[in-house]
Amino acid sequence: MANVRISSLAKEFGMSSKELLEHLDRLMIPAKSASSTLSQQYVSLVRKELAPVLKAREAEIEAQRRAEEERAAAEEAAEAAKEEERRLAVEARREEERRLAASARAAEEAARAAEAEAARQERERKKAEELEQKRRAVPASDSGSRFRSLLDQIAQQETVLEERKKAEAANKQAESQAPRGRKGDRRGNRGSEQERTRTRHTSHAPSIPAGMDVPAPEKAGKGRKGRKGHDEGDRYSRMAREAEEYSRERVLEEARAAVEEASRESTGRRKKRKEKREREAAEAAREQKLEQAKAQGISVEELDAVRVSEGVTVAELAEALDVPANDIIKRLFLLGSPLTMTQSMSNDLVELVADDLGRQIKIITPEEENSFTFYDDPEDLKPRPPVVTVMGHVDHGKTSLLDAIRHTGIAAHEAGGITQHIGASQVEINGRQITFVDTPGHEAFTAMRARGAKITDVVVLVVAADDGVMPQTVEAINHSKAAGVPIVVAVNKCDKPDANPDRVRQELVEYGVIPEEWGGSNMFVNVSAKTHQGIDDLLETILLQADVLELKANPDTFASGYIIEAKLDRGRGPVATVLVNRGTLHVGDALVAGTSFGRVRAMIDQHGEHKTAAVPSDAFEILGLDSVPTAGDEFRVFEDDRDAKKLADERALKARIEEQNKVKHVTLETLFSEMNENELKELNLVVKADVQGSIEALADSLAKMDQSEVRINIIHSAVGAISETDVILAAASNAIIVGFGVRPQAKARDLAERENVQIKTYSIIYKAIEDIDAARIGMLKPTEEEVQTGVAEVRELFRVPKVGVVAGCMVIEGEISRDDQVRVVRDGVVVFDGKFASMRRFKDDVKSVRSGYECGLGIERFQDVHVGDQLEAYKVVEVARTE
Ligand SMILES: Nc1nc2c(ncn2[C@@H]2O[C@H](COP(=O)(O)OP(=O)(O)OP(=O)(O)O)[C@@H](O)[C@H]2O)c(=O)[nH]1
Repeated sequence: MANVRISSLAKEFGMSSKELLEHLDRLMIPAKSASSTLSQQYVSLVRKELAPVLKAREAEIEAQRRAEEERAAAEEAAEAAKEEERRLAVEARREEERRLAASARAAEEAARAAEAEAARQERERKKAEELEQKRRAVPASDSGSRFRSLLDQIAQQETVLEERKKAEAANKQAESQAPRGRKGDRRGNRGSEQERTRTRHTSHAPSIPAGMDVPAPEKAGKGRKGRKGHDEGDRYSRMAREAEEYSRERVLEEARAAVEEASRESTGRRKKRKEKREREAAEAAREQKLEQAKAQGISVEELDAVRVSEGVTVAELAEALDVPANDIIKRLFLLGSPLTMTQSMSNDLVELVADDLGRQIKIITPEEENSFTFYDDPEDLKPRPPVVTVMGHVDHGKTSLLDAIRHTGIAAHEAGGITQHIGASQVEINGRQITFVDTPGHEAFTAMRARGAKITDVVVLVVAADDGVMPQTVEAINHSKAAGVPIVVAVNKCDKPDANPDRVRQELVEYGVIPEEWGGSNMFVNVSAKTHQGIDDLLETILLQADVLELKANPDTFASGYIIEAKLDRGRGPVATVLVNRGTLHVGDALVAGTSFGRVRAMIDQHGEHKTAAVPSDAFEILGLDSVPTAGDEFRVFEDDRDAKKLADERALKARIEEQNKVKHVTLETLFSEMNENELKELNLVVKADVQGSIEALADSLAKMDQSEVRINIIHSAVGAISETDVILAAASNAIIVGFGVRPQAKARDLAERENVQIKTYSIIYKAIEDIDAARIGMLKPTEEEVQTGVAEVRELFRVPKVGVVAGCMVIEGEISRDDQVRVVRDGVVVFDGKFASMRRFKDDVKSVRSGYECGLGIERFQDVHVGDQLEAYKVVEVARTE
């Protein structure tokens, strides 16, 4: 049987070649490198010896998976319980509303009936009055008394007619509703003869019941003449009474029938009521879902979708969708991407397969996975102060404005208090609070936003009145608009003689930032951070803007929010500034932020005062975490600290596994082994240079190189700094980025680190060619590597006699040391590479300066420093080859 290569065996075991080599060393099996081979005997021995290790690894992954499942189940159960509680509350509220509405309706009906009764009585009273008047108008003679009696008769007739009309109506109703048999019963034994007689007599008034023997009105007149000795008036009133009684009976009968009918229907009604309740519950659930979806900024369908993590394996997807894994494998095969159970799937493939199965799927990014979703009943929400970020072009006065604002706040708050930098500051104006996120500039804002942190309610856009709209002003506008955050414009430096606030307004209109006074929606305030003119006005405007937003949060729950700054303090351990956006944070609370966990040991505000509780929109420093979280991480308090610890551990484990599983792109150092192991036949390069000539020179030299074993492709080349797009391209095509006289932008560097893309920068073509050639033939000895230690930004220049130019700098990244080498970078292009001549803080020489501190830096044999230049400090260190 053939020998097996170490790298192949390592792959089979799911470990790196290096790890396997270590095991072999332990087992005293001879093997030099990843490309060495082992005989079958050795392979069998290794399999046997490593069996426990492999098993343990499998068990670890299985345990992690189970823990994940348990956690999900527990969360689901808690969520379901909460949902049930909410549903019951909604139902109870609705029931109460219905009850109130019913009693209101009943009261209204009673009022209407009372009104109708009053109107009827009024009508009768008037009629009686009229009659009385007529009676009085007739002279008291014989003929007069005859008239009066006639009038009485007419009145009686009118009453009878009215009663008969009523009876008729009742009769008709009764006939159409009451069962025939009952009609007969009621009439008793009077017999059909009487009925026939009545029918004959009252052909035009059929409703008068039998036994009443009522003639038609005209006949009544004749009858009265014909039947002497009868008191006609009495007869009519008796008839009327009887008619009334009769109609009352009818109504009662109807009511009884209705009750009977109702009791027969009651079972059906109960069923209907149940159905109605179910309908209402479904409706309430839908409403709640809608609210939840709205709160998360997604559609209801997305809320219902099956959720899977990015990079899900075939087996995991099958489980999540509850379909046989074979079904997915088959579909993948048909899609031209055959994968095995344990291989992870790209987002596109996951979506395609889910679509194919007719299922909605939501792929959860790592950021989303680490974020929590909460739902608050609108009734629990209470107003909270606004959280504000200050943005604007460099030097337009962001820092000065924040200082001026802080000064105002302190003056009003506690005179003489010294503010410390905790990443945020709270000021009070007219008894109301505003929280400012201290880190000025859009970088912090966008970095947080990229991590999904939604911390800012209002952006204060600082524009210098003497400078107008500049590139970073536009960027700030675009970022604010993308985040949907309203902009309040602070037109700064209005104290300057050449200040032109109106021009700023006009220029901003072009970018859709239109002053309210011109019919737009943005509030503008003219200020001077120097003289403090307009600062109060600005704060009041921010509060006005906040009022429009109606900012609310639920303070009566466990706290959650975001980390806005974090550092490791030598004396105090990990220190994080948290911004609470929901609930109340207390000293002693157990919380998780990213992969950090801890109990809040102390809470300190910007004045160094210890606090015991932080409510929504408060920003305090907290101590007690076990590690330093990342700015932008979401934090959450847990009722049980074991849950918090468990979640933090799970996240840490997951992060470690992800780190291990990260795709490693080719580097010049690994090129040779990759060529051997993976039959890599091409080396892709992205080339960026300060001048076109460098690119051409490199292309020429590469073309002359022996490419029989490996083809070298320049897949993209351009003049300019190394950008994020270059890194994305390199990551996608497994390329190395080569830069001549140019440096990567900060974001590009971060991305390259995350994506494991190698960036090699050179100042001479010859060195690059040498490296590539050496890598190609496997000779590259990466004994030296550059490590960036820090970056300082030049803010001011001083000319010091005999010393030369000293750059007044702010260290914006890392920590720079006096012994470091330094590169002067202007707009992404390296203009000088050399050493520091001096490093001072105030009047003292110092050995190093950390991020966030100012210093004066001199550069050996270089005087042409400009304001805005970046000084990149670096060390050259020896690095051992990994393969
Ligand atoms: N006359 C005048 N100068 C101001 C005013 N506000 C700021 N400045 C000056 O403008 C310069 C830049 O101010 P900063 O507050 O550092 O500006 P920034 O926007 O924070 O600058 P970066 O942090 O570099 O982006 C400083 O020299 C300030 O003294 C103002 O209202 N009037």
